[in-house]
Amino acid sequence: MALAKDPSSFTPSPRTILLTGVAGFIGSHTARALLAAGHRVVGVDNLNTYYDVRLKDYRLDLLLGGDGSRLGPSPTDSAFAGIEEVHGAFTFKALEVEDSAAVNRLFADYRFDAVINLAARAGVRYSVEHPELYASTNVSGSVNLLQAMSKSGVNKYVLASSSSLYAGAPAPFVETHNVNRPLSPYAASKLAAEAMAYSFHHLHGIDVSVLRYFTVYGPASRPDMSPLRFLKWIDEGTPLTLYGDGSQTRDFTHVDDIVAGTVAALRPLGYEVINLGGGNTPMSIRRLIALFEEALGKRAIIDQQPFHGGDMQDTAADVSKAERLLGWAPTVKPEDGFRRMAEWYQANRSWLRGIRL
Ligand SMILES: Nc1nc2c(ncn2[C@@H]2O[C@H](COP(=O)(O)OP(=O)(O)O[C@H]3O[C@H](CO)[C@@H](O)[C@H](O)[C@@H]3O)[C@@H](O)[C@H]2O)c(=O)[nH]1
Repeated sequence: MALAKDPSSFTPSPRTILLTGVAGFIGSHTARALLAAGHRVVGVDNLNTYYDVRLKDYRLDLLLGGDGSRLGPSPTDSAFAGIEEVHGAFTFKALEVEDSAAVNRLFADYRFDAVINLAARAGVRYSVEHPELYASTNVSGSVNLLQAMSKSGVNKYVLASSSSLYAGAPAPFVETHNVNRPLSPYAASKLAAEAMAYSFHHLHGIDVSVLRYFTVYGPASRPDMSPLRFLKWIDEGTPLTLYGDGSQTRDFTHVDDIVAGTVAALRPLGYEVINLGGGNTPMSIRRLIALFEEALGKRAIIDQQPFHGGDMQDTAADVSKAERLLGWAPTVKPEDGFRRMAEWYQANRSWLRGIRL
């Protein structure tokens, strides 16, 4: 296995990187960091409507040099699949990773040095009702990318996976835990994507970094996750739906830390699965609500609902492997990160009012 000698000193030389899911929460932040580091980024997204597309438009517009207010192309437009927009070293292309012909054309048009695959159907609960969507995007989409990579000799693949694979295992979660019995179609689809990547590594020598992200938060995060929902509900005086008593904990990880780990994972590793998480510093949901109440100067109206059977009580990441292989450790304390997120929310409050949760 070819490892960088000093994990903390790895800086990838400027390259052309294919980043899928670029209008997504983590993808947009990752694109910004790659561009700032001097890389050329070709970002693709299908701008699907799983959650309010206005957030994807905002993130994309910032990457294209705007102020976040311009609305992006609509996936329902007949011309959507041909759309391409360029700003400096950033190119956006409207593209479905499930469409193998479109993926192959993309690889014929560009010479990529690495692929970061962040295009995915996310969300555990939605996956219970729509498992077929998770199989097609998260599994077939990944396979399309891996096949195009092996055909065109692109050797580095970074795959976003998830702490959801550990549901049912005892915390703290270590990469060596047995995750062969995923409790949701979402987790099953990510496990399948990991396994497919392994087989392409074994058969075609593709160098793979699988990253299991733990509850990522930060500016312009997903509206189906608790932090942005809580901010909106507290701010707008809407009852805040709380499943259980709020004692459940999450090893929240700031998106800046996730981005740093994702960029660090571009180094050659062979095939490795690596946790990127807060590092065993979980915060309870109650504490998160209290932090936001303080930041916004408002009290939450709590609507307590029974604990959801599919939810995990606690998550906690063992991140020693990330430290060893990537020289990575989380740097943003949840208290600071959530305060910064509340500041972003307040600065963007007017258009966020219209966001559908
Ligand atoms: N090109 C393309 N993009 C897609 C497709 N399906 C979904 N996407 C895009 O992929 C992006 C995923 O981003 P988000 O939904 O905002 O999720 P995230 O928080 O960035 O999720 C990432 O992290 C999760 C773990 O925390 C990961 O599980 C997941 O892989 C995802 O990469 C979205 O913008 C969505 O439109 C597709 O078939 N093709």
